[in-house]
Amino acid sequence: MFKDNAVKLGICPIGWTNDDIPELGKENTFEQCVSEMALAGFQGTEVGNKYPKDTKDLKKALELRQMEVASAWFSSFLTTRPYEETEMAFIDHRDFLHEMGAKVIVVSEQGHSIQKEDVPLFEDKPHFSEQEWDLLAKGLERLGDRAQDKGMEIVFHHHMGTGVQTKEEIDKLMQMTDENKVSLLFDTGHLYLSGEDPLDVLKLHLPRIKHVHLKDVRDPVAEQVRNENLTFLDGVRRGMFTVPGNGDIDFSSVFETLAHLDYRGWMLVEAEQDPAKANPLEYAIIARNYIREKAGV
Ligand SMILES: O=C1C[C@@H](O)[C@H](O)[C@@H](O)C1=O
Ligand SMILES: [Co+2]
Repeated sequence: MFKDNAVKLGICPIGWTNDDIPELGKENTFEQCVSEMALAGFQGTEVGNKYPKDTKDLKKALELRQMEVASAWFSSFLTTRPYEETEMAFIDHRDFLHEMGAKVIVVSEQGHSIQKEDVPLFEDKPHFSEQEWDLLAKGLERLGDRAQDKGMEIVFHHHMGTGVQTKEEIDKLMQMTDENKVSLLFDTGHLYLSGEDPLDVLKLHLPRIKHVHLKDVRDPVAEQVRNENLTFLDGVRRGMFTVPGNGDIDFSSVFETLAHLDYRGWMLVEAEQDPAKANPLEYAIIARNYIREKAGV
């Protein structure tokens, strides 16, 4: 399986408090969230809206729990807004993550995204024009340069309901961008939900994969979302996603392939669901035990 110290394990705050749907987990505090992450046996986290904005406060809270920041999400609008607007926001985000000791920056293109829109997820995903593909690829390379100014890298997050969702779209983006400037985030849940075999993406792009989100999918809920023309956020509320080992993805082959291809970096459990229905500590422990059993870490 994985070589010693090849991977670090983390968990994202989205199972405690959901930044896309703030009413999910509004009762859960930052301190509860990070304490339970540490208690369940995770050493890292991404950054949620309830986390302290001041890096000193955040460092102290995490150091007390022997945890660190792996990365944090950044929304780019390279296909719909002037590049400079995205870069300005990106620099602040990069500097915050750099100060926190993170090495990679998660970037998702939100131009034309329907991720938070009231439209059917499986019907209305956006498709970029050739001009938009060009804006995206060139803009990402420039953001990659800005990340490298601080010794960091960008990892692009393919995502349901965006212009980079399918394997074909990921392949195109990887072909259009310089491998030294734009790396890839591998999110099992988004690929599976889109109808892809996550292993196909893994095998083709592993050298560029520098960050991993472990998200499982409940097939029966995904079917409802498809058949009833529900939105992405409706799906989340109904429990479309869950922690690894609790849904329908075969993670054994994902872990085997990652280990076989010598993946190095973070693997973060990321399972947005209603914390009132899925107790976040309980599900964090389910995920931690499952990963220990299947991945040996
Ligand atoms: O990485 C992610 C961050 C969330 O905000 C997003 O909606 C989720 O699905 C995801 O994969
Ligand atoms: Co993700």
